[in-house]
Amino acid sequence: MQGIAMNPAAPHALPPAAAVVELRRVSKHYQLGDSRIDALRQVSLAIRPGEFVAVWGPSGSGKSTLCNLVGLLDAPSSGQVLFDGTDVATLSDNQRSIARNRSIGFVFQNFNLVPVLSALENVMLPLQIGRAGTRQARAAALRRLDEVGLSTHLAHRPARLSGGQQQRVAIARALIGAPALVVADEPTANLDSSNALRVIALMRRIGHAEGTAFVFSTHDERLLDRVDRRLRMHDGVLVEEGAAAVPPVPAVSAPATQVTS
Ligand SMILES: Nc1ncnc2c1ncn2[C@@H]1O[C@H](COP(=O)(O)OP(=O)(O)OP(=O)(O)O)[C@@H](O)[C@H]1O
Repeated sequence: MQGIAMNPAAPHALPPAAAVVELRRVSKHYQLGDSRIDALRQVSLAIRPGEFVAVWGPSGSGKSTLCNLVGLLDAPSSGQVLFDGTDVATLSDNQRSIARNRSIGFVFQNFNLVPVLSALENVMLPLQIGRAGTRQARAAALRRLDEVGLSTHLAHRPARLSGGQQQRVAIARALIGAPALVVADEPTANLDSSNALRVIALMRRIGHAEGTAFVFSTHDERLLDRVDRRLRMHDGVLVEEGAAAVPPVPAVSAPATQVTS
């Protein structure tokens, strides 16, 4: 098995109910000297294609830990994480990296753009690291920057962009490889409320249009009526799972992932 690969040629390969990522009774502990911190306790959930999901709760409740596990950035202390139906624990480090690079995009609180690169170059970067040709990477990046409303800012370096614009570049970058899932840890924490709402609306629109699942963490309860599903965390426990007021828009086409062998 070489890992989990996107399969854009077969957009309907996943049945509608199949989970992109699933956690089964997942716990995560940290040992700090003599004391054990239970960052996540027995969390079970499934994220489906095109779902727009907020993880919320107070500081220290386990939101980032949950995002790291959903994004295959970290491994659980116990329980199972399944990505596209494959138990991630059965993958080698290399296979897990391949799955992550091909199928998951990330958006960060601090945008994490490369300061010396233009907006266009930042968005092209993941494809170029993945050895795509420059022409292909440029065409995909132009399309993504158009999608996030930044076609007029292609040559701008991050320092010449507002926070909201930088986060939209970061969203374009996260989407460049057509991932099945985007994980965003506090994507609006450094934005004012109008930019926060704009970024959330943008992610939701793209996720629903392309069947990309989004999981983002937030402290901001004002964003919670903009999501399909809310996961409320408290002391490492998933205490409430609720549908939001806005009904989910069905995905037009769900990008498929498959395990290649
Ligand atoms: N690498 C680590 N080593 C030790 N403890 C950790 C580590 N990462 C997180 N923790 C602890 O695990 C618990 C959950 O942390 P986590 O960062 O997931 O919470 P959070 O809800 O994202 O918090 P915040 O909103 O402040 O970012 C906290 O008690 C935190 O101190």
